[in-house]
Amino acid sequence: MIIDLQHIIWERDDRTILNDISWQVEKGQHWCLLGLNGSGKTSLLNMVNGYQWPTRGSISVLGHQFGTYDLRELRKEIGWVSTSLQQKLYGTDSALNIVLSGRESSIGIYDTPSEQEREQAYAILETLGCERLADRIYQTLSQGEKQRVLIGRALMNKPKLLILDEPCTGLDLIAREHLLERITALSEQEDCPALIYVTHHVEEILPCFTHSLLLKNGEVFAQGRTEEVLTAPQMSSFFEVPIQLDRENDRYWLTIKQR
Ligand SMILES: Nc1ncnc2c1ncn2[C@@H]1O[C@H](COP(=O)(O)OP(=O)(O)OP(=O)(O)O)[C@@H](O)[C@H]1O
Repeated sequence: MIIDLQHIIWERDDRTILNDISWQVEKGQHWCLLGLNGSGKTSLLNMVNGYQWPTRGSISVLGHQFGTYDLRELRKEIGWVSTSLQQKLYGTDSALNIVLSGRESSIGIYDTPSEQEREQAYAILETLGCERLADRIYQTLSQGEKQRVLIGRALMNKPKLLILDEPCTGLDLIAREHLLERITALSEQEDCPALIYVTHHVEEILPCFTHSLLLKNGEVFAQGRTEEVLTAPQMSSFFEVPIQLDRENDRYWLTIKQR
């Protein structure tokens, strides 16, 4: 089992932010996490990474029960890509060094990487279709290129779980499709980690995302196989507006119906 959350409740300042969340991610599954602003997605992922502790409930990630395992060790097995990371990195590092910094999940690199590590980082950039960026200065890259390099950084540790937190934010249509193509390619690799993909946009839900979780006001609104969760009636009630949901080329497209 990759993630096993049982009846998670998280209370903060007299508010229940997460309410009775049970969620199991099994090996071989890739999940999409959808929810409006403030629905609790980040809070939930903070629980999975052990950055927040639930008020009640139990958490086990990658087979390790929280409370009995060193979370620092666990975090080495989890990759987390979010745009907030971008501000923390040294923008003057090369793309290759940013990927290499994933070895220790550090900001910058503090020792000389071995030739084997450099080759591994380069191979990761190749997988992500950006080997030509290896020597480029990170801050001169486009947003789409930066996101790919950040995914590369997360892959450097060979994580078993990779969280992609709104990776397409700020990308234009073409850059978004390029990134999504790379995520599909990654999902097809034999050693691909379990993917958790956070988004506000159903059109980003690629066929590789076998399962989806809809969070609403800190509660699970629906979860299960993506094709069963993403239906027009369910999405209409989730967003509280009449929704038309189309499926074309194995992707979902959502429009708000005119009343
Ligand atoms: N440390 C905290 N203390 C108090 N309230 C918090 C804390 N962290 C989150 N919250 C509140 O919990 C709710 C859920 O926040 P969270 O960031 O998990 O939502 P989200 O679904 O990730 O939103 P977004 O899509 O905007 O990123 C929000 O109302 C937020 O203000």
